[in-house]
Amino acid sequence: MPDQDTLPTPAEVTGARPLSQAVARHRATIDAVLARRDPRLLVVAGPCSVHDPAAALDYARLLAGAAERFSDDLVIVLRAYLEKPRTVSGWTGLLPDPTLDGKGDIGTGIRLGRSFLLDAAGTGLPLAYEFVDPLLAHYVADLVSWAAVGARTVASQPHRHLASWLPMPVGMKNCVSGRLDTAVQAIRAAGLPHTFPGVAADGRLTTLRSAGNPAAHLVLRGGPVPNYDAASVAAALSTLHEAGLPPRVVVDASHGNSGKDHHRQPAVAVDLATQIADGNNALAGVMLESYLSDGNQPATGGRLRPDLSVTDPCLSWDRTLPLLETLATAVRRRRQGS
Ligand SMILES: O=C[C@H](O)[C@H](O)COP(=O)(O)O
Ligand SMILES: C=C(OP(=O)(O)O)C(=O)O
Repeated sequence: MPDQDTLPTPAEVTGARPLSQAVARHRATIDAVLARRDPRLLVVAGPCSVHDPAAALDYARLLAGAAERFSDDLVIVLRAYLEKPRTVSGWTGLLPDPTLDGKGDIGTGIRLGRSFLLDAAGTGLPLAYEFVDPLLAHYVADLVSWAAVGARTVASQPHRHLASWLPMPVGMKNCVSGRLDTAVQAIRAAGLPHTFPGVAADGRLTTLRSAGNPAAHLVLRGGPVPNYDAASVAAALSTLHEAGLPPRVVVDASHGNSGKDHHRQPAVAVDLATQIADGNNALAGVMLESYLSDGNQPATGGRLRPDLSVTDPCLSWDRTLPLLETLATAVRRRRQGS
């Protein structure tokens, strides 16, 4: 095998960027929710990773139906994650490894992944994406309405620079240890202008100059101990206040907040709904790892089920829908109480 393959340029894959107006509208809506100008709740829901685009599209259609149904109270965004950060090793996602066997046909991954994103955006849903490799961002960022910098990369200067340049709200996750300070520093760093290397539309390495991202915000994802409860949310808000940052948080019901046990996500979401119904207006968003079927399967070895996560375990669609209803009811109560 040759030790390098030439990739297409971003311009060759992104073309005329057909969805730019719809994406701009989604970004503005999400920004308004995070800034609490819009009283609804942001809900980022979807699989831990997309490994089977056709099945993930089936999920997206279900979620789009729910987004329509709950649109008075929730702004629902699809987790369309095509890259996975790994603690040590494992499948790194559809973009870098579309054949799920470590061959790393990134060129095919870019085309397949982008085609999935276009189809998923065609359901009308805004898309969420974790930018793991800053180089790959240039192939997909135009379709993304909410971005995450993950717990494993939130300390990284290239990711903070990228976030300062991305034209959508970026959630900075607390790091794996559970500490908030790195994410708070990342929010401050992303808010500033930076000059850094990136990839131009024609594929050349280029100098990018960012204006700073005013919509970077904190995502509480727990650590060895959870941080979704009312006391942890209050502590996070006071940390943001001390740092001179706006009082708003998104809380991830999965990952460290559920000990990666999907059975615990409903209890976390119900606790968050109670905080919302009790009037916590700074609780601006909730993340759920949810897919067609409950649980997960190993990414390697044998035939993979299309409907089951190959990374973290997810809540089934049947168990997700009632949670969306619960969150929507909580938002109505918050509104009535305000
Ligand atoms: O969200 C997915 C995983 O939590 C993340 O990619 C890390 O997974 P790992 O600890 O299994 O490598
Ligand atoms: C990897 C993820 O989360 P975290 O960075 O919080 O572990 C994720 O949301 O897929």
